[in-house]
Amino acid sequence: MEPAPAAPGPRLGDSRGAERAAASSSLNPTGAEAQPRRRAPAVAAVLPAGGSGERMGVPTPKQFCPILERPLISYTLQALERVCWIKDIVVAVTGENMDTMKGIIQKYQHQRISLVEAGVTRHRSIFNGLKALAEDQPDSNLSKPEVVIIHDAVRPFVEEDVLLKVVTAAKEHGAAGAIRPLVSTVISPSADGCLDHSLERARHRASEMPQAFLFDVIYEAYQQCSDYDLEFGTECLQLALKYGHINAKLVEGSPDLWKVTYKRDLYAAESIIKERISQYICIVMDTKEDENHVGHHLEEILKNELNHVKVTSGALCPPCRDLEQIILEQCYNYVCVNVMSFDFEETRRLLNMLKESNLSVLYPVVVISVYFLDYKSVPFDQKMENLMQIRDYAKEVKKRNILLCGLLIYYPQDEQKLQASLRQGATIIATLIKERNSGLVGQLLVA
Ligand SMILES: Nc1ccn([C@@H]2O[C@H](COP(=O)(O)OP(=O)(O)OP(=O)(O)O)[C@@H](O)[C@H]2O)c(=O)n1
Ligand SMILES: O=P(O)(O)OC[C@@H](O)[C@@H](O)[C@@H](O)CO
Repeated sequence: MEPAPAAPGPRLGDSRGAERAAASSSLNPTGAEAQPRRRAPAVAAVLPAGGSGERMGVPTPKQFCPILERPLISYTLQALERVCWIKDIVVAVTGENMDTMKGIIQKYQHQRISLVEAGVTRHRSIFNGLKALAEDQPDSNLSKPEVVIIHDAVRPFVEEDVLLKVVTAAKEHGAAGAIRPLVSTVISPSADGCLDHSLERARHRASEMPQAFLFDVIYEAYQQCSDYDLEFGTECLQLALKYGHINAKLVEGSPDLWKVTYKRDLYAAESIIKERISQYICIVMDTKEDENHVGHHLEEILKNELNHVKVTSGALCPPCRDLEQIILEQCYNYVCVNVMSFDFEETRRLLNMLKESNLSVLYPVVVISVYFLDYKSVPFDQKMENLMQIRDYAKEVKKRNILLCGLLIYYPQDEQKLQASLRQGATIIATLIKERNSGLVGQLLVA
């Protein structure tokens, strides 16, 4: 199970992380410390985001293509911002996309971001980012870092551990980069379009991102770069080798480091994000104390049906500390349970808590207002009107990226029938959370 949007892991910035990073780079084979502990390096990141995304085949440059109605680049920025020891993040975007980028930074409250003009090639964009860090520019609060991370803006799934690894390795070797096993064999065609030779796949790797460099190493390499390299090159590690005579340290990366290039990559990225934010569900009920509350039965069935998903319960009783804590833990899925009631008040209170928390700024929050009703014996009359208000309220909270819908679950006296409708209800709830389909907003489903 991939981590949900979580708090940062080991840190380079604080004493523990700095010592661990310094120590790990100075460890000798015996694991004993070979050198005195060194201070943590100042680290900045450069994100090339000036491409046009031709291979994506859509008018919008892929770094601005939406995933769950949020631009792809915002996920990458969030991933880097989660790392507290990266002090500056420099993003290279084209002049025509500068306002778009500024709007994204403002809307999603991104921090530590500086923008520079992109170049006509990826290497030139990266070079512009490095220049912004190198030169003391009058209106810039950027300072030259000891180590610089270079990471494509279209690789959103970068975790702190691989960043720590490449930075630690770069501090020791001068350059480092993430690699992955090749999926396909690399072949070399002859001039007449036939196979000339193939490379032994096991002895080769794919160069991915993030990469990290001692700043002076990569900056001097770019300054010496030929126009051909700047125009046609695709590999920063090669520049460090060619111009800095440094053999970068290669670090095995995780499968999720891939670059969003084709449309299928966007679908894959959306599936991964949906899966990650569906890992935590909270059953909200007016009280938790009553063990026989049907909400607890629903909680147990969801736990049994959904592997690796954390299901908890929270009460709306004021002042409600545990629900506030659950929101703070970034739970993006809430099932508000009403028993033999058409009342909408509980759901309304939950929605107000969610709106005040700003939890839905980064990811859509799913709220399912569940009504346990013995609707085969309780006549539907004007009370049904109460439930229909869900449609209007759902339209309102959708503007805050909260996806609200209703679910009637049959609540018979017969225990066996109740278990069957609970299972049906749990299946519908799991699907709503997993799919996060905004087309179902305001609908009232029946289990
Ligand atoms: N002149 C350029 C070209 C690319 N990039 C960035 O470099 C990263 C990786 O490049 P790539 O996947 O090739 O992006 P595009 O060039 O946009 O894609 P395509 O080749 O399909 O047009 C992307 O974040 C892209 O925005 C950049 O900053 N400046
Ligand atoms: O070549 P493209 O511009 O598609 O993407 C750049 C990639 O080549 C690059 O990110 C990795 O291979 C690591 O250098």
